[in-house]
Amino acid sequence: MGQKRARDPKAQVSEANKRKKAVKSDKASSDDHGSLGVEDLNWKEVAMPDRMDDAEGFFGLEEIEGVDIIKQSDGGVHFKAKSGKPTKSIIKPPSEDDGDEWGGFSDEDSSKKSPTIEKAPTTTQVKEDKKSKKDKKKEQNKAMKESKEQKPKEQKSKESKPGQNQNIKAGLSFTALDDVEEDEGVDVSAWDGLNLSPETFTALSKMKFSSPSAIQKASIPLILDGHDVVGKASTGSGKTLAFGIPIIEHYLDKRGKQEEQSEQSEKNKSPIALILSPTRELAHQLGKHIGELIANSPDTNARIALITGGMSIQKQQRQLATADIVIGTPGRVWEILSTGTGLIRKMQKIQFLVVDEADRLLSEGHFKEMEDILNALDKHQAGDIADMDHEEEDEEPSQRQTLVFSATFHKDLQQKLAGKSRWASSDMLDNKASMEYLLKKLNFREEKPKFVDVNPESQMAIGLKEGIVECPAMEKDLYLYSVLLYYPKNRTIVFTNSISAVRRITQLLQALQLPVFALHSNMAQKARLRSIERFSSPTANPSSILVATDVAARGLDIKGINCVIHYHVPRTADAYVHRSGRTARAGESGKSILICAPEEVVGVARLAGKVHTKKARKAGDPDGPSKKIALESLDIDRRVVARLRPRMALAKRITDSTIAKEKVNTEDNWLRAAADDLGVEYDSDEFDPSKGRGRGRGGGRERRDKEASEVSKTEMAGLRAELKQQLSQRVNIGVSEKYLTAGRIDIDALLRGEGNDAFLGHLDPLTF
Ligand SMILES: Nc1ncnc2c1ncn2[C@@H]1O[C@H](COP(=O)(O)OP(=O)(O)OP(=O)(O)O)[C@@H](O)[C@H]1O
Repeated sequence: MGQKRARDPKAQVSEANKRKKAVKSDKASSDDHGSLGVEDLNWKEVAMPDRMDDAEGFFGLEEIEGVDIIKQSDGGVHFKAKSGKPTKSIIKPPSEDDGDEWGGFSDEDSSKKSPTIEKAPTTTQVKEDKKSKKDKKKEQNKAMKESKEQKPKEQKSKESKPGQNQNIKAGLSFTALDDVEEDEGVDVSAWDGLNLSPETFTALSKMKFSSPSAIQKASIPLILDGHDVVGKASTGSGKTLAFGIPIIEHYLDKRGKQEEQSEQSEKNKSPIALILSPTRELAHQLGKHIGELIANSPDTNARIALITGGMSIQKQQRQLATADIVIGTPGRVWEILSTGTGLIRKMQKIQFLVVDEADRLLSEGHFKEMEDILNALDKHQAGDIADMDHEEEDEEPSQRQTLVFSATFHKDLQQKLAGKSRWASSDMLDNKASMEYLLKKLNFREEKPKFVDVNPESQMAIGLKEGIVECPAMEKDLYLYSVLLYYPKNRTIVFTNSISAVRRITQLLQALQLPVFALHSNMAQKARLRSIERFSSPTANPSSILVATDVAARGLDIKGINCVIHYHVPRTADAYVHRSGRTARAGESGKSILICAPEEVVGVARLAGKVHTKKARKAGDPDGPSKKIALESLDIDRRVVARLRPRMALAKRITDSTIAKEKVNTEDNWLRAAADDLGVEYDSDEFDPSKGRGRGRGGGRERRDKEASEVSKTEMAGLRAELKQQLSQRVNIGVSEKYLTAGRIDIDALLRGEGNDAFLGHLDPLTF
């Protein structure tokens, strides 16, 4: 007969905690006498009786066999194995929270869980284990799908608890259930009806995406149904997952089928998707975003290969060989595909071709590489360099789906993609015809792709406010600095139209002790990524500033950007939309501010008119011509500008001088090297471009550069010291000592660091 004890699940946690100390001392003595404490034993649950009348307060009993009871002098009891040596069926296996939970493991379980006594499995066992795991998973998935389909909505909402994923709770995927409890996922029932897998539900829950965005809701079912899709939705509205989720769904589906047949060897593996992006940063971000979906999706190991310039080609080739999803910029993708290692052949099997930021990829700059890639994807075309010798093999024509996404499409492109305008015959030489030619090359599987436009009314994000600051052309730096000080603790991107402006403004703001990073296409790739990482890190200074060219205008998704400043007026309306779209993402709010000189006003008005055309028409006469909506004019307090002028003058002198010195040094080095090559003596005065010139174009600038470069070290040190001193003080905007003593200033609030701590005195915020 086994020894028995009472078990009360309700009280077990506190009871177990109380017992922990006693058990510890039991354990110490058991070592000495070969006896065991109550907690050391592997108690087994006794089956519940059908009737509980005689249970008298016990919720259940546990028993143990093969032990003798040893009574202690203090009235307590110990146990001892009958056989003398405790067997593993008697000893409780170690558990992670030993003492808090009554395990009740069987012998078999305990042998599996304890690594010390685990037996090496035989080959047959491994195979069987794998098989049963697969079967179990298949059953789980099937059951979950069925349950999802059958479960009525009311029942789901009844069962839901805040902070829990109803779909997952309702289903039978135990892995998913565990994950949700650990990660406190959100309720994702709003995704019902999109026919997603349990894995994706789990991932969405963990990523806390409680409902699909409009573009996701509209596109995902179409893509899952096998259609080509052209998707248009405002910046930051979740386009990445609109195509990312169906790709992962396809991966899961394909993996299921492969498991049923035979394991596909890594070597023969071919990617399911090629995602093309216009910039390296965007490609990396797409990889990160889809990577997060994969990482949060249980048992999903889809591999992503990032194929962008500036990184090792060899590494990328290796990654590509085993990739499920390839994400890259057209230049590097083509460079690798054309290396002749059979990659084109693999790529021809992709199920999805995604053209992200399509209006950019299908226009100037990327034409040649896009053409090469598209040619290569379709069999027996020029560019199929590596696979010419396989041409005789007859393969199925490509069945890939083409997915084209952007926030902006030129009217012409949009109409053509939507199939509303006929494709022109190909005259490939002019730009417009090139675009049409490329569109043909996209080779949609359907005659008319499904066109999804979820924001026909406005291109701008809903939470975006747009303002304009007018200032003299020569004072843009001063006004930029003022706007930045108006919005402390705002993560801001400042866009310029040139690389040299990025360099200069970055140095200028650095001199003014602001936390600033630069981003432009002439930077080494690692430096580019480092700038973005530092700027976007959650631990970064909340006032961080990124000064960038339009290389950062598209797609970059950085959390918490509150403000976008256009230092230069963007060259196109689309650029304005994309730049401004770096803020007010995923339903958040944000500001876009144009700094505009008087001579730029006409261009800005035209730009605003283009961007807001539909809104303007709707607001006024729906059939009439579009009225141009002026952006809200922001009044910067003139006192602020006046007070900041001296420090800006100092910062400018320091910056100009540093840049001029760098330039002179670079030119000097170049000329010295050239002189060496020619075998002539180098005399810097003789080569000085400013000597004997100065009247023609650029002469004035050269003279200024020269003067700036001649600021001595001592002068520079003096300028820096003066600037430092000025920056150490708050900018006083009209507070006199009289006010301070007369109680007009809330000193306590000041000391608490409330309000805008760059200024001393009251500052009306720029409300718009
Ligand atoms: N269903 C969702 N619920 C909440 N947030 C989401 C959802 N889907 C995506 N997001 C988040 O929204 C942000 C913007 O997504 P994404 O980068 O895909 O936008 P986009 O439409 O491609 O923007 P852009 O046009 O600027 O490239 C991301 O941070 C993403 O994590």
